[in-house]
Amino acid sequence: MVEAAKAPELLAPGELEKIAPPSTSAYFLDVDGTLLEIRQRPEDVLADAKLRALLGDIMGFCGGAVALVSGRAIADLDRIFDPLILPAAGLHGAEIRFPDGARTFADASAVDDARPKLRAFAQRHEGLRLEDKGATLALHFRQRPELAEEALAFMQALVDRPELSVQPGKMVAELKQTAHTKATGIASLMAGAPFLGRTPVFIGDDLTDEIGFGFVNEQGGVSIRIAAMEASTSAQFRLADPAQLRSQLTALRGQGA
Ligand SMILES: O=P(O)(O)OC[C@H]1O[C@H](O[C@H]2O[C@H](CO)[C@@H](O)[C@H](O)[C@H]2O)[C@H](O)[C@@H](O)[C@@H]1O
Repeated sequence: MVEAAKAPELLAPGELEKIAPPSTSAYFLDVDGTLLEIRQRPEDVLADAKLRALLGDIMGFCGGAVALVSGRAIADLDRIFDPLILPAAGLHGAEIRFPDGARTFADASAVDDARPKLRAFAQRHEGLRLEDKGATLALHFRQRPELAEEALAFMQALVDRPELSVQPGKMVAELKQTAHTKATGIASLMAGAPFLGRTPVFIGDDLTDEIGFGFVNEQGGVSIRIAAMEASTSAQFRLADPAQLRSQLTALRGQGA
């Protein structure tokens, strides 16, 4: 087991290609706050053509071993990266799209009881927003940060069995099935080609990514947290923001070209 350093080491420019070369790595990439900057509303997020081209290029010279690992639904990832279609673990690992297009889908009924209660709570508080993703429910409080504590407590009270849990994130709390995580999502993809046999590299920015960092650390992989300042994390390395990540990914092109 690879122990993560207590304070993640800030990657030097171009260091990603040294610690995670495309010839041997499988890249698992979180989306919001990692590949793309955080925006006011989820629907404001869109990948630009340069990023899409960059990811397509990296796919090309690492044998296709690139996947998105996100709290978003895979359908939403496809909207963001259109027309690029990537292997993906969506909804915090609850749904998977494998490289051959095969899919696993989440059981949406797990949050059915909570849905109307959460919807009513959001309606009672102007500025709160419920993002209904089917198998997970995200309550956004970016417009009303002062309601964070109340929103989290309300969500926690909806957890009436161990199979459900609340995943806190950036100005959001999500009700999800406990069994699905970013670690299970990465593990499912790593079990088959072209990921199998490569070294997993997971890059994320949020609390939901920590379990993924732990998993790749155990696998002898590379974990990188996007954080402007030193954060408490299991990740071995750090980059300040999505722009720094983009520079590192761009440098990978040199290796593959
Ligand atoms: O796992 P990720 O790819 O990082 O997705 C996590 C959540 O991202 C989205 O919400 C976050 O980003 C929004 C747009 O930048 C922002 O407005 C919001 O405050 C953030 O929490 C998305 O809406 C969620 O469904 C994802 O789970």
